Amino acid sequence: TQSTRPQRLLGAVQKKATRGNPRSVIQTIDQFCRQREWAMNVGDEKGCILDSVVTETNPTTVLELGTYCGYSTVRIASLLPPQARLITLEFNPDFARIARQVITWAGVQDKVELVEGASGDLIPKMKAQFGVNTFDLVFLDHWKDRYLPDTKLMEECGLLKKGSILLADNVICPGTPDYLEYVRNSPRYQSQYFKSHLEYTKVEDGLEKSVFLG
Ligand SMILES: O=C(NCCc1nnc(-c2ccc3[nH]cnc3c2)[nH]1)c1cc(-c2ccc(F)cc2)cc(O)c1O
Ligand SMILES: [Mg+2]
Repeated sequence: TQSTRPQRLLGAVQKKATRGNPRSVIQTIDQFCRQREWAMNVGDEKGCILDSVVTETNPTTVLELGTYCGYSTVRIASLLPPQARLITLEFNPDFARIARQVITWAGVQDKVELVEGASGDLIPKMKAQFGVNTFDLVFLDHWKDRYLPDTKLMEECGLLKKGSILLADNVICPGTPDYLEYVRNSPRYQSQYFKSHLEYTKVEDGLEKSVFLG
């Protein structure tokens, strides 16, 4: 039977990346996507912006919405201090199966909890079921029409505190117009746009960083 793109991406990681070395896993995936097949990872250009936001936030508790193959999961986890943890939500079981193997190959599995299910169902369970108080950083990279409802849901569930950072991928391409309008006009957020490009292309895209003001 035909392999899927995530399966071929995992194959490249297991063939070329050094076990336990997150940077080599990231490099291998970026090379695969540039030289073999495009895939919807945040990529190396936007990935550098993600790295700088993670390091300046120095988060203890991180939520990622949309794991896909685990590229940004590995990128974020490799920058976290030892006791910090990253919860990543993935809806698609085939993506989740691949992501678990990429995360383990990179050796960051002890900092990561991958949960399968819909963000709308799982976010209200974060406190009771996952022992979360509030998130210091949320990376939004899932379905683009879920960014706004899930942000409102996180507010309602008390998962954001004064100073919590939301970092959203793809605010230009594919685009999240309702989310952008909300975070840029709400008095409860201070927003900043980081202009970049759609992963592995020359198409404009960018990340929106929004600080929750409480
Ligand atoms: O769709 C994207 N990303 C979303 C995947 C996903 N992976 N997981 C989910 C999920 C959806 C509900 C969920 N509920 C709970 N977890 C969930 C996870 N969604 C995406 C698409 C593009 C893209 C750009 C230009 C094109 F021509 C084609 C494509 C670029 C990107 O950087 C993306 O992130
Ligand atoms: Mg994305």
